[in-house]
Amino acid sequence: MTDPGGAVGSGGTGGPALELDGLVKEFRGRRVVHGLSLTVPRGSLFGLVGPNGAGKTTTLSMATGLLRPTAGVARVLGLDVWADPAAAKAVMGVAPDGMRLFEQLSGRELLHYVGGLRRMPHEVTAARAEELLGVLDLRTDARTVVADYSAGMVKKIGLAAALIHAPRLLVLDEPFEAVDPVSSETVRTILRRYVATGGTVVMSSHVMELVEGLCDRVAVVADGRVLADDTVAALTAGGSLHRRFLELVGAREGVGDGLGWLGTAPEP
Ligand SMILES: Nc1ncnc2c1ncn2[C@@H]1O[C@H](COP(=O)(O)OP(=O)(O)OP(=O)(O)O)[C@@H](O)[C@H]1O
Repeated sequence: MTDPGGAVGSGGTGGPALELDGLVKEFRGRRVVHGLSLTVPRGSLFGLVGPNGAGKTTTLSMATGLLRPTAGVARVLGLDVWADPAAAKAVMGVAPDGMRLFEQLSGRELLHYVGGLRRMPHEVTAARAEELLGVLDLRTDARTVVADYSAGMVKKIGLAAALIHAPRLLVLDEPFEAVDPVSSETVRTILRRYVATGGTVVMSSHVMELVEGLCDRVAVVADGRVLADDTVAALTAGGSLHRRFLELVGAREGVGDGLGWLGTAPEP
């Protein structure tokens, strides 16, 4: 049940914010996610990490109703994402990687459009849009079309669009990619505040230091499987997440003595 313009109704029983149960994805017969299960407790700031091609984006897409699983179930606040997509999507805010935004709208128009889609009262949308544009340092570019935004600005307006309806669960794919250090600090503050007021965040990232400093729980995935899923403190056990990640995923052979030809082009 939604409360237009206000925080969205709990939609569940007090169980986990997100539950993935045996998710499988095959692309043309090739399995890339292998029966993946994860539980994200309410109120957590949950990091999803893994090497390139591990299946993070595919998993988050299945979890948020963007990509139909071959098998398995995704539940948001107890709502089955694929059986009851409208209810599940009402309680979620999603900023996928490479999200297609309506690029010919300005940043401000985009937020108003999203508020309309979410059936929020116009004055609530307008007030929240101005506040989000302000804290994310986008107000001077509020009238610029999104097509002319830099990569970091696109990330920030995508985050604003995901937040405007005050969702219970926020799912972000690489939210800090291309975002400058000042804005990155702002985004961190927003996410911490969001969690402190009862929200739950699931975010993927390749930046181990960032996940370690921001998240309270982390899951490491590789080859479409969960290798570890624990609190950051338990997983790192006094060491760094970077080191633990390399131990779990297996450091590659590396460059060794190869690539000796680099930089050998003749001087002009
Ligand atoms: N639409 C698609 N068709 C075919 N294969 C796909 C498709 N989307 C993803 N894959 C494959 O699924 C696997 C997982 O990809 P995914 O994008 O989920 O990984 P990721 O963990 O998000 O990687 P990265 O860290 O590089 O973003 C990869 O092998 C990829 O090639």
